[in-house]
Amino acid sequence: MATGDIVLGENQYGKAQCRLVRVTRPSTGSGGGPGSGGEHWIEDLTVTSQLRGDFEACHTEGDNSQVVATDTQKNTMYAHAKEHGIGSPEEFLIRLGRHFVDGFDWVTGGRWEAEQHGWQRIVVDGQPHDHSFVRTGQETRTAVVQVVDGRTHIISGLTDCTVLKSTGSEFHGFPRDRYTTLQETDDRILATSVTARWRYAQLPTDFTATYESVRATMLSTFASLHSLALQQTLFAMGKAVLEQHDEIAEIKFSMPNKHHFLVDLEPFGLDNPGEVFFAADRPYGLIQATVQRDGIAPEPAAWASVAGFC
Ligand SMILES: O=c1[nH]c(=O)c2[nH]c(=O)[nH]c2[nH]1
Repeated sequence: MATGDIVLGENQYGKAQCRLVRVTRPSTGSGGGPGSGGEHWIEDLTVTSQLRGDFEACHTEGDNSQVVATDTQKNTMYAHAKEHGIGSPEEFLIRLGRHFVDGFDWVTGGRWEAEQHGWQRIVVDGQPHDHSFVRTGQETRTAVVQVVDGRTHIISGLTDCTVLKSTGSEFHGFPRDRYTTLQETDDRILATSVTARWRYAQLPTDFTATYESVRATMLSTFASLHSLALQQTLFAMGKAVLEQHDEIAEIKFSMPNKHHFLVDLEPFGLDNPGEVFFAADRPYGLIQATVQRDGIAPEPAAWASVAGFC
């Protein structure tokens, strides 16, 4: 039979995987704000904060008098991103650690972790765009070839091509009913992860060159179009592809609207003119559509085994 006291061993606690996006705008800090032009920079982190120290009474008695709430740890990250910027993830985490260890006597240490997500500027007409970016190192090129009843169907595409524009996107004019709470906006972050597949009507001369061209067209359209809805952006991307590629009959898109919510920093006495965002992963809007040449014959056999579109 087991004997002896039962005691608390090692422990740590905090908030995991806080999605934090900071937009730095040239005019922020000088009365500027969302919509201001010029070059924007984005920093995108997933941050976990955990505290170590004397938290025994909470575990054994439910005494929370020393528990710096995980919610407070999360708020601290967002407020620090506003007040001190991010810079390198290491420096950001060092500042966070110092804040907790110096600020609470019983916090003796902790663990802070960040993943930084890389973004590149989208290139439009040979020029890096001011406020439109594509996530690095995630996307996948796809291809499906089917031979059905002696006919060959070729569908090319890409998936997980994540793009973001930090201004140049509005959403308003939608119907309001008793369940509508969404505020109208004339400036928001627009971000999506593009999954697209296009069907060839004729063989292109070079599949890889066509892939690169379609990708570049989609990205530059995303960057250049001042968007009134993700649906409008989707259609414009498809239209531009079809206008430039006679050999493509139709293109299907599935585009999640990756919502970025401005963090309310007012309780901490901080303004937030479009700088610090919570990047939510779910739920997300899901926009799906086919953009096609008028009058094309439908090819259900080509799409029958290609899931994820309408
Ligand atoms: O671009 C958008 N399209 C929508 O249909 C929609 N719905 C919503 O809540 N936000 C947005 N944004």
